[in-house]
Amino acid sequence: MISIQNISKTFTLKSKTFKALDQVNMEIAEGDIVGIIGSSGAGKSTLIRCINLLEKPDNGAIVVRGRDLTKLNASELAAERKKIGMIFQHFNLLSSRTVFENVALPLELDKANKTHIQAKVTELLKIVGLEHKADEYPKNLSGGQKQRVAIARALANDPHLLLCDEATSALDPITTQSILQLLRDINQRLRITVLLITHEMEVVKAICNHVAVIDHGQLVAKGTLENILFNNSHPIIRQFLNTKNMTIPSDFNKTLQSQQNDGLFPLVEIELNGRVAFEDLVDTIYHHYKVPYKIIRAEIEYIGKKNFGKALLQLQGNADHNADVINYFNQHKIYNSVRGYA
Ligand SMILES: Nc1ncnc2c1ncn2[C@@H]1O[C@H](COP(=O)(O)OP(=O)(O)OP(=O)(O)O)[C@@H](O)[C@H]1O
Repeated sequence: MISIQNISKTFTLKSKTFKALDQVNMEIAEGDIVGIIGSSGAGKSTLIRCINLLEKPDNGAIVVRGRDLTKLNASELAAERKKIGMIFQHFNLLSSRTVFENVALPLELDKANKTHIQAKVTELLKIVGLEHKADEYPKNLSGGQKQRVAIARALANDPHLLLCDEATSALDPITTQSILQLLRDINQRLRITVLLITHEMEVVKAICNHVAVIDHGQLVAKGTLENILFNNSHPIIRQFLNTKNMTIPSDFNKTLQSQQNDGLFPLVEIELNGRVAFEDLVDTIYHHYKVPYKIIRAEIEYIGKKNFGKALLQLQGNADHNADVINYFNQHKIYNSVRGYA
C-alpha cells in the first residue's frame, strides 16, 4: 500500500514561487495499475517524482509499505528506492553501454556478483522479449525496444512499484499498445504495482483499473476507471474524453437541415455514460416510446460491466414522441444534441 498524505510542492524560480502540488492525498493498493491523468503542467511529473523523493515535498508524508519515506535518512531512503523502479518518456539509456550492460547497471551498483548479474539480466531480457538484442547498443534499437530495455533495467532490483513517467508518449500507437501490454503482464506476473502518468485517456483505458485526475496541482477526481467515466461531468474529465462531434455520413449530410420540416427526422448524438446499456436504450426507444430509429454511427466500448461511448441516432417518430425520447436521455444524464434534421 502506498499512501500519499497531504503532499504539497512549491518551486521557486527567480524569487517567484509556484505551487506545483497542493495538498494531494491518494491511496494506492498493492497490485493496482493506477493512471494519473492531467494536462501539461498540471503537476503529474512532480507528483510521481515526490513518490520516490526525487522531489522532496514541502510537507506531507509518502508512506510506502508502512514507512514514511520523508522521514528516512539517506541510506534508508536509498534502500527503499531500490524497490521502486522508474521509466521515462525518453528511456534514459546509456548510449555507451550495450542492452545487457544497461540492464546490469543497477545490479553492478548494488555490487551483485557476476553469476547473479548474468542470470538476472538474461531473465529480465526474456521477460521484455529482447534476449536476442543483448549485445546491441541503444542507437540500433527502435523506440519500443529502448523502452523495453528501460523496463528490464527498472525491474533489476525486484521492485514492488513501477513508476512510469509518460512512458509511451514518444511511441507510435501500435508500439504504445505493446508496451502497455508488457506493463500489464509485469503487473500480473510479478505482482508489481504500476503507477503511470499520461495525458492520454486511451492509455488509461487500456490498462489502468484506477484513475486520478490532477489539475493545477490538485487532485480533482479519483476512483475506478468505471467511476470516473460514470461521473464524467467534471470539466477536466470531459476534456480527456472524446467529446468531438461524430462525423455525419455524407448521405445524411447532403440532406441535413437545421430546422424541423415535414418528412425530416432529427439526428441525435448521444454520449453513453454507463447508466443505461445501449441495448436497453434502443429497446426503450422502440418499445416504450414506440419510436422507430436508425443507428447511423456507434462507437461503444464496455469498461467493466458498463458501456461508454457515442452513438448517432435518427429518431423516426412523430415530433412529440421524439421529444419524449430526448427527455428520457436527459433524465438519465445522457448528454445529447440534435445535430440537424434529415
Ligand atoms: N524544478 C522545477 N522548477 C520550477 N518549476 C517547476 C519545476 N518542475 C516543475 N515545475 C513547474 O511545476 C508545474 C508542474 O510541472 P510538472 O512537470 O509536474 O507537470 P506535468 O503535469 O507533468 O506536465 P507535462 O505533462 O507537461 O510533463 C509546471 O508549471 C512546471 O513548470
